[in-house]
Amino acid sequence: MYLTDSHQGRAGPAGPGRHMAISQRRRAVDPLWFKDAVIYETHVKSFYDSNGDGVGDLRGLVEKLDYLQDLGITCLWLLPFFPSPLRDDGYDIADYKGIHPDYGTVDDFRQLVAAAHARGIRVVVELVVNHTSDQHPWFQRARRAPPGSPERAYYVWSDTDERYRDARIIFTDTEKSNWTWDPEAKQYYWHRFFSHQPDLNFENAVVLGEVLDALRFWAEMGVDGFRLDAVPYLVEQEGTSCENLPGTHELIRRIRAYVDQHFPGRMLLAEANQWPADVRPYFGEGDECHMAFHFPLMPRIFMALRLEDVEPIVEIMRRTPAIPDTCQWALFLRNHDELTLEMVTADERDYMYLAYSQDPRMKLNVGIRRRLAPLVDNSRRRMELLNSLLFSFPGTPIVYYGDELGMGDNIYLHDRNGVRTPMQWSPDRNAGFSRADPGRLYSAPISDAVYGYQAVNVEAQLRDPSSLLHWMRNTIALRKLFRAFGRGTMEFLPVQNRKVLAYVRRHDEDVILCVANVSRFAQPAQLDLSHLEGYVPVEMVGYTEFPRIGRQPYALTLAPYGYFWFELRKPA
Ligand SMILES: OC[C@H]1O[C@H](O[C@H]2O[C@H](CO)[C@@H](O)[C@H](O)[C@H]2O)[C@H](O)[C@@H](O)[C@@H]1O
Ligand SMILES: [Ca+2]
Repeated sequence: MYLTDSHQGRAGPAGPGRHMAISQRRRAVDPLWFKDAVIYETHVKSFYDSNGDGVGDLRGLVEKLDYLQDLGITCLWLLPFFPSPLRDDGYDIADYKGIHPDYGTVDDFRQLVAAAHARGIRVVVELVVNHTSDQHPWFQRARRAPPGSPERAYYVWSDTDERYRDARIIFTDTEKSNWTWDPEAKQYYWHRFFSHQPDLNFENAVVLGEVLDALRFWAEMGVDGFRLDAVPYLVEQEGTSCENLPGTHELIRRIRAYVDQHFPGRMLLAEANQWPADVRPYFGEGDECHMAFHFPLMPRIFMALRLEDVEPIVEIMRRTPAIPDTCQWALFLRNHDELTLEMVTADERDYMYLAYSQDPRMKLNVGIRRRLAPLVDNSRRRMELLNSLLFSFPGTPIVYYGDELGMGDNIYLHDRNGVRTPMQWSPDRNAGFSRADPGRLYSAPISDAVYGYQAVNVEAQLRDPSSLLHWMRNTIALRKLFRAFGRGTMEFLPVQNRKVLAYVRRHDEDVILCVANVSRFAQPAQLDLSHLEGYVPVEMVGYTEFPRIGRQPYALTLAPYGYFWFELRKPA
């Protein structure tokens, strides 16, 4: 698929150059930039190794920014790159204001931000403040300080492990309790994740001050946004689940007020793995987070695909409350964690395990640790279909690195490492990721017969005009031509055939009709489009005019796993 002159025409008389000038101007002034963004998630260590030590680094990322610009993404979300013992891949932070030496220096980071901005790419980083590493000097100080002292009060301590018993355990495969005994402190400390990740104590106002200080450090360096990791768990209260508490929302409002006052235009993204009704408060009245992940939608997309029934998708979208105009959902198919099944019912979870984790090694905690391509049996049509939903549903799409190529995973690696292997750049040694001796790599690249780097890599896909990479590039370009995708309303159309999903996206004058077939067989659909009578659907990929919409049901035939995006051209 190539964008035609007609597509370029949408960018205005001067073509794409003018479009870029407009988007760069918007970057400077539009505080809602995140609504039109296409986000790319990657780990610094996994992307490109510039100095041949086997670990990806910031300079390597700078070298590969042209690739990302060419892909069309407009925002980079980086997993934690701070000093850390790396027992949770960097989500165990030992210093909030530094760079892990394996990845480079603060100066390298500054250069990355500048180089990304020069290409119209924004940078979002992690704010992991529910917990620190137990190696953080704050914790080392706290465990030695006497109970009741200011140093001790950075964390949550108890003489018993009986408190907050209604809080669930999140890392069920590793942890038996949210309390761990510290022989040095002679008390238990509270942790919602691994026992080496003690939770910070937000009852202590000094802790919020430290968080704002860290935020300021990175914001002053020019970062455009922060992903608030594990945000529902900031505050504890006896007799509750210790999730989504009013005190947590109060803290987020204070963080937001600080951002609005000192760094307007920077974005806060809530990682709240919760039901839609419980995520809604994270937007507040437009005074908490700008964005929040839509966790429950993601497993339902996979469920609908396997059931060949769109109902799970429609049902969760109906249960999704409206959000303030200044806010936005963050949508994803896969990320660096397991495909979490926390936000499905027990029956749905059983079904998902049955459908998507034939090998018990694929399960982790409450989820399935697999990448997109293997989840859909490497089916190109299914990958395109799921991405078409990702790019056309209301929200901002996030692409997980390597999924634009259909990279595979390695279920024999520990924890979630199987979905965090090196980016596959070429069929050369180490997948073109690093010049190090293979044994020195932080992780071996995928090298199996189907997904191995010899077959799946950037170089090969750039040379092949029908590759998934080219398809992704064109689909991203298409999405960026229509603001309705990022900003529009969504209306589901009733379709008798439950294998077909039809919805209309509208924004100002833009009206888009999307139709998708989640079945492996061709499907007919009769759409009641009478309220759009007179419009002419123009299929976006080929810019092909379809018959004008009349009063009669509009008949379409969809190929197996096929989808259409139509621009509805106004009646003359
Ligand atoms: O910092 C601890 C973890 O925080 C995030 O975790 C989330 O991931 C879990 C699944 O791995 C999920 O079940 C939970 O609801 C989330 O908060 C982060 O994305 C993890 O990588 C990290 O280990
Ligand atoms: Ca390196």
